[in-house]
Amino acid sequence: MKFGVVVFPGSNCDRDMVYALRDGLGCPTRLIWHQETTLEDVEGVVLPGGFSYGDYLRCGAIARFSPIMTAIVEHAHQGKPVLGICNGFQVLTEVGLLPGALTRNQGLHFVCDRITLKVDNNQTSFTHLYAKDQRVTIPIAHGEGRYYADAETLAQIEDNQQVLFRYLGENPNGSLNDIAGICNSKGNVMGMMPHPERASDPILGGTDGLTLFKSLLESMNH
Ligand SMILES: NC(=O)CC[C@H](N)C(=O)O
Repeated sequence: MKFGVVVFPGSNCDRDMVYALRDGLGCPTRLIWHQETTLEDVEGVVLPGGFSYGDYLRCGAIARFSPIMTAIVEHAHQGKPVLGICNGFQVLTEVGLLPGALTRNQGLHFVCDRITLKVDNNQTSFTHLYAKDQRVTIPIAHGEGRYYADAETLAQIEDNQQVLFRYLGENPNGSLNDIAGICNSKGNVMGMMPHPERASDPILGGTDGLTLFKSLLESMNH
């Protein structure tokens, strides 16, 4: 089982992600430069957080045209796991692998905090090691994290149990339905604004995020 972490120009959470997967999880992990075109040697793909292409136009709007994205779309269509964190989530919505969009935070400020989430659906490969409705503490750091989808799409993802995490307490960005993380209808592509890799080692103040990676690894090994 090997992970690949994609590096776009401006990614800044790629090495933290490698640390979480390689040191926290014990999985072989390599960085994938965005100009690469194949994913042959990796089974799990992670798009990390950061400021790809300086967030020009919209966060993720340029990165989604990077050469590696064709292989990632193919990987996802084959039912293999793709995880996007923060900027990675934004890229996945821009490329159409996840529904909806991440728009400018309601307060128009970049928010950087440690917040509480609720695990809404623990029946997915990304969340099965959490308890249903478990409260988890995970850091956030974003300027465009306000989840938006049209009414029909929103109803569809709610009916389909595609909302995996919701903000508990104060909604930090104005996301519809307090949505912090979702998956696609097949359940193999997931994106979330909070940063589980920043909650993957006790030295960082918590390990609630590591459970997500453990869930994924366990489901991939079965
Ligand atoms: N930490 C991140 O990935 C930030 C994502 C993006 N640059 C934003 O500000 O919304």
